[in-house]
Amino acid sequence: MLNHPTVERLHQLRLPGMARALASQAQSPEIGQLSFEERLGLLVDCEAAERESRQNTARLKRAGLKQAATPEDVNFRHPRRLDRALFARLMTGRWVSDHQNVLICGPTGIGKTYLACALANQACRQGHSVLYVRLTRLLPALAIGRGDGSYLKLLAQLAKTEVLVIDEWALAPLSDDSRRDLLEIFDDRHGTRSTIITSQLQVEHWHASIGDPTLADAILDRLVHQAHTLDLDGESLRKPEKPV
Ligand SMILES: Nc1ncnc2c1ncn2[C@@H]1O[C@H](COP(=O)(O)OP(=O)(O)OP(=O)(O)O)[C@@H](O)[C@H]1O
Repeated sequence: MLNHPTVERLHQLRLPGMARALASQAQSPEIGQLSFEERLGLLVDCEAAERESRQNTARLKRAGLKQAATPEDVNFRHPRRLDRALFARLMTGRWVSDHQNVLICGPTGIGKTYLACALANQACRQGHSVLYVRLTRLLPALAIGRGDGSYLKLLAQLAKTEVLVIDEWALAPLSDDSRRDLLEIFDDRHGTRSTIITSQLQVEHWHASIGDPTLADAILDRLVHQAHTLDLDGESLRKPEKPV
């Protein structure tokens, strides 16, 4: 690495991408063929790319995704009725800028969480804030929040998150408080934020699973009308245990 005063100065100014690019330019014999503007442009591009990558890493860490799933690794070979055209459209990120939702339904092990995490990963790359939660953990956290004073803070955190992933929807019956919490969450998000939901139940059964018809109407009205649905079916992707 070149020990040049300018390289050190760039590090002091917290411009490590430019510092690294300058050091590498200094070792490249062909660099003299480029104009000053071209060389400066390369340094700035390198700094911008490094910052973007650091910010993406931080966004991914804050998102707390359950699986390190990437769009590139999504399995299209396994027969599970995955709508490839819809998935490709979702990858553009338009659904996030249009504040729409994605509902992923299908039997256990079909890859719902993986697909949700791959979409969330893509949203992080596109610069959006993301948070992954399991409904079975979120609802108790809100119930505790009522007692310890963190309820409104938690609701505010959910409301400001651009893409909220709610895994394991409709896995257990809901209490009346939980139904009201869900209405709060979706009322905050409706028309301004996007949500990804995964569930073993198909969307047509969600109304009954919520329990209270009036609250179910209100919750689903805010959730399903602006939504893309990936309805999966097939064998589990979990590998069967080998007999010993
Ligand atoms: N594209 C993929 N590439 C590699 N592994 C995958 C892929 N999709 C799913 N898997 C793996 O298959 C298993 C089941 O996937 P996942 O947990 O996403 O299913 P699920 O439908 O959410 O299941 P459940 O309803 O039981 O939570 C996991 O171990 C996951 O890592």
